[in-house]
Amino acid sequence: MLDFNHVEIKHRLKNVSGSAQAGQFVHVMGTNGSGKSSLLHSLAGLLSLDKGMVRLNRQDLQHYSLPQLATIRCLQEQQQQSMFALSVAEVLHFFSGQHGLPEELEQALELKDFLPRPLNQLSGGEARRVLVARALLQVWPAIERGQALVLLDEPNQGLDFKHQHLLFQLLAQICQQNNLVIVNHHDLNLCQQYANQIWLMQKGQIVESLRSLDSISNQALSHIFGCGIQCAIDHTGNKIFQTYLD
Ligand SMILES: Nc1ncnc2c1ncn2[C@@H]1O[C@H](COP(=O)(O)OP(=O)(O)OP(=O)(O)O)[C@@H](O)[C@H]1O
Repeated sequence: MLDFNHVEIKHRLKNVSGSAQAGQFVHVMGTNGSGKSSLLHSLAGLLSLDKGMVRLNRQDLQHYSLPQLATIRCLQEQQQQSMFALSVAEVLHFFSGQHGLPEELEQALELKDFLPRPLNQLSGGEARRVLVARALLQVWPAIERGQALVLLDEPNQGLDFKHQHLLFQLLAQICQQNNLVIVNHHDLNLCQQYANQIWLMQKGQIVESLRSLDSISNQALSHIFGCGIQCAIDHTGNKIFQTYLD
């Protein structure tokens, strides 16, 4: 569904190649400045590349018009601020049209209480939930058809534990409907629980592409993240990660 070859952007991405298929839930992880946001923006077709190519459904992203792309791929950016005192209902209505808020979105993001309130008066986590909803609504018809590319840059930033799980469960369900979801974040335990493809980034490159964190040693992870990493095994046999300074 998505492939990218030899992507280069000066000071940001170095000869990055990879691919992902419909139905995958890809988690991109790495230290600050390792290139995660740059990669997501490139995959969204929103950054001009110095070299290389990104293809969606075997077609170069550059050959899509922006309106065409907007119906099948969305990007929730890390920093999105509204200069206008629009209510949450107004912001979401712009993207949902007459369809309203799908039940699955409401169940995961619990937005109804915020609808009358101005977006710029919500707490950080509340606003993040609205921005994730806004991104998903943009491509909701494509999600229902199983043809969407969903790119989310730290969608769990500021969310409480319950809403992080509700959101990642929703995204996993969207993947099961044959969509491709790619998220950046900084939580090894969420990655272990929900990812079925993982790209680990370091200094502008994907240095590991894995199906699960089970297939990489703590030592290799520690090297990539520049931090001590150890894990325990819970009662179901899953790894639980702990980080510490060496
Ligand atoms: N607009 C820009 N122009 C030039 N360099 C940039 C720009 N935006 C980011 N960079 C640089 O590109 C590199 C990768 O940044 P990027 O935002 O992709 O990292 P990241 O992995 O998403 O980091 P974080 O975890 O902090 O969000 C960094 O060195 C950053 O300083």
